[in-house]
Amino acid sequence: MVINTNNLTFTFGDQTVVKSLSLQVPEGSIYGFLGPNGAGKTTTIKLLLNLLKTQEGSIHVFDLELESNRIKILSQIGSLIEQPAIYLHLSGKENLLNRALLLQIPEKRVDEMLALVHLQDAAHKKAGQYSLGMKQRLGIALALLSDPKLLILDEPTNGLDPNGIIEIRELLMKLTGEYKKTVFISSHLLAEIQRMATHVGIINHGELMFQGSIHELEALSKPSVQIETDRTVDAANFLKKNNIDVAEVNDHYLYVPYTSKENMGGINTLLNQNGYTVYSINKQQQDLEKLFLAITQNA
Ligand SMILES: Nc1ncnc2c1ncn2[C@@H]1O[C@H](COP(=O)(O)OP(=O)(O)OP(=O)(O)O)[C@@H](O)[C@H]1O
Repeated sequence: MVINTNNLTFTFGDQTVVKSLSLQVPEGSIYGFLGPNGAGKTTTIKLLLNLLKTQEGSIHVFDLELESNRIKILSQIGSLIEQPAIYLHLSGKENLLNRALLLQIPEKRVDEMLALVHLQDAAHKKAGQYSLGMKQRLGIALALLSDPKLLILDEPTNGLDPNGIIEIRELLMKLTGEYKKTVFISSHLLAEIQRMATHVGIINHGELMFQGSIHELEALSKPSVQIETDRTVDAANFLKKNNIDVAEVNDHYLYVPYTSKENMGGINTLLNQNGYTVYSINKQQQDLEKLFLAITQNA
């Protein structure tokens, strides 16, 4: 595991904001760290970066204990918390050159990073004139300059438009796919990271509500069958009379819980044989966003 926390607990005054958190982040994963506002994501990230001191429990990164291997570990982590630390009066390239000089990194790497985050064309523009998405990408380029093995990003898609989100997603997928990095990314919106995350941890009020692969999360969402007919409400009543469970009906569709493809075929035949025209019949996974809300609201 790249990150392994064991019963991590953190208290501000009398408020425990991180509760017995045991996170496991596999190497090469994009780990989506999800939770509503105030769930304790930023606090956890600050603990992982040793910006807050561990009070209870333990943190291992790259199989090393964090406090006693601070420099060794942190030199291999690139991070972006809240706003990227960018000089707005300097160009994107100057920002990178500045940091490269400080870290004694060859200038060549600056151009490589500009290309990687698709900022070559805006390299000489002042960062103050960048869009939010461009600033986030510059922030990620700064975090990647030292070629760290692990990237920790706190809500990097916050406030971005759909294109900005797609650009960040593609960049992070490239980083894990081609460059074999591990990415730990927090968000309060599952939909924003669902398509890139390989693993997910969901927290609420500082507690871990779910942890596993994205497939394990998807498996939790129960499938249903969406049926469109010429007379939806009638058809729903007809199915109920025939002891078929109808979960939901609206003006356009009726929904029955999915059990098997044979049953789906059976329902289709039954409707057809009784004078209903079936326009469409589709198996659907429950919207993951609904599942996420259910997980975080039942706490
Ligand atoms: N320095 C602090 N002193 C006291 N309480 C704090 C401090 N920082 C955070 N908190 C509290 O800790 C809780 C968790 O905050 P945190 O920022 O970790 O949540 P979050 O999940 O990152 O939320 P958001 O998505 O809104 O950033 C909140 O109730 C917050 O008010």
